[in-house]
Amino acid sequence: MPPCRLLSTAALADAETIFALSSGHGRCGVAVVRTSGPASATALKRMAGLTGNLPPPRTALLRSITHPQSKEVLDRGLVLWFPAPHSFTGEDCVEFHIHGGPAVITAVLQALGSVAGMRPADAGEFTRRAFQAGKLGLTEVEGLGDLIHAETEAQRRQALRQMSGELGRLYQDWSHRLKRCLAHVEAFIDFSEDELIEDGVLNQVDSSVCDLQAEMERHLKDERRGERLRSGVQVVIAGATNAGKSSLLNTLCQRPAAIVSPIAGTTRDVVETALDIGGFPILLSDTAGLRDSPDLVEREGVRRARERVEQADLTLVVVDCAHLSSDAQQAAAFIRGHLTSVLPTQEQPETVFPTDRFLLVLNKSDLLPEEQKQKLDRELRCVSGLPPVCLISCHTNDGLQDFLTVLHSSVKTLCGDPLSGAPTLTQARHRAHLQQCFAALAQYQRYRDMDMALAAEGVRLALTSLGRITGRVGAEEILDIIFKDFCIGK
Ligand SMILES: Nc1nc2c(ncn2[C@@H]2O[C@H](COP(=O)(O)OP(=O)(O)OP(=O)(O)O)[C@@H](O)[C@H]2O)c(=O)[nH]1
Ligand SMILES: [K+]
Ligand SMILES: [Mg+2]
Repeated sequence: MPPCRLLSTAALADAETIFALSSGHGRCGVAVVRTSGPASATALKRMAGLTGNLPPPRTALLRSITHPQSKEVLDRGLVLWFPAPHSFTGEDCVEFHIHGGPAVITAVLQALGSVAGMRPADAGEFTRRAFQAGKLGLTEVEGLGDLIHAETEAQRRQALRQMSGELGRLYQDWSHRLKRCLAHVEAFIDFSEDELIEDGVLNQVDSSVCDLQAEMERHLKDERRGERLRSGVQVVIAGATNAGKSSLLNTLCQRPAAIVSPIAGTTRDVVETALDIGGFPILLSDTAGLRDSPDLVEREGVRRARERVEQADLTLVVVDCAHLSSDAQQAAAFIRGHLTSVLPTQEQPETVFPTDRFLLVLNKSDLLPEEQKQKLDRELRCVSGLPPVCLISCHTNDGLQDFLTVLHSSVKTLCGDPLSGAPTLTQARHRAHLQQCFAALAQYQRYRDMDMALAAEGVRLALTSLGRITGRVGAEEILDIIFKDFCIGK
């Protein structure tokens, strides 16, 4: 299938020239205003007072920047010239690096608007032009968007990897292999009756399809690691009332986000806060203490708490350790009872406890005598079938560092290492198209011995689904949604 999105060079030359502030809004030292399109050269010459040749490409030049009509000097700054096709958008581009005050920025933008053929850019329009010129694939565009929005180290690494095209190349490779399969299947349909085609051709297609399916299955079975890293790991704090759940949330986010009080049933609404745990993004939620209550409002709080636990990637079960027996076996039995009360209702108590999705936080260790604390810590670690156990005190911060280390390692496992191994799926959109692709390959296998035309259609569908991920095939709405996520000037 031809890359239908690529505009011809002629179409690009007719395009309007766009301009926008590309750096952040608000007062700053330097602001960057960017243009893209055929009128860029005129704007540069007239506003930077260049009468002869254009400056050498990609070289900063210090100039007075003037209004093209009134000739008033607006600022003094750097100008850079990026002639087509060696620019971000593939078109002629200019950058003005000016002082970041709002009045300077407004004056330069107004001056650009007075140049014939120039208009303000829409959100994401620079990136869209780069995509249409074939400079970036859709997965790279999404990587760029994620990079701009990345809040933690690990998110930045994953986005950079996707932007540099690794995920796109993986899908391109699959696409090439599918195209070859389709060519063989079509040749078989057209020529097999004339016996012009060698026997083994369909067997080759069979084995290619099997290989592809296996690779896609592995790629899909990533436990949503990439998507989780992109959007944040859902971590929920749950447990009985007064265990110190809200105290734990406040300790972790280092501000009094949730109300703490000695009254059982203080928290009702879910209190959320975003945190960066060693480079990984988490969304931490404090919930109502789990107990039966006649109070209507508290009951709703408990229902919401259980709902959150069901949706959580990781649950921190908080237990007040003053309630634990000094006998490790009895303490373990008490904790098990607690864990089952937190577990989502549909999971049976007899089933093996999913320890990888839970961490046990024994809070208020300051209330235990040192000796008893150490004994409990030592002995509980030896009890099998419990999630990782951390003894902490939200009052003295005792054990907090160790707990953070355990939390970090759990979150890291949930997100995977963004730099090692095969590139991961980062968006539900990719997953949906890949699942369609996978199902279409099954159609090939189903009809392969019955109806070659239907089998070929399966391969064709698989190719289309892959093309939707990379943007080679696509509905305009998908593109609109993706580019709207960008701000103006990107
Ligand atoms: N001694 C001691 N008291 C603590 C500790 N952490 C919390 N508390 C106290 O325990 C009480 C309950 O704390 P909260 O954080 O409100 O407990 P919670 O689990 O959120 O309670 P609910 O929202 O009512 O379910 C408060 O009086 C806290 O000051 C701790 O580490 N040591
Ligand atoms: K409380
Ligand atoms: Mg609370």
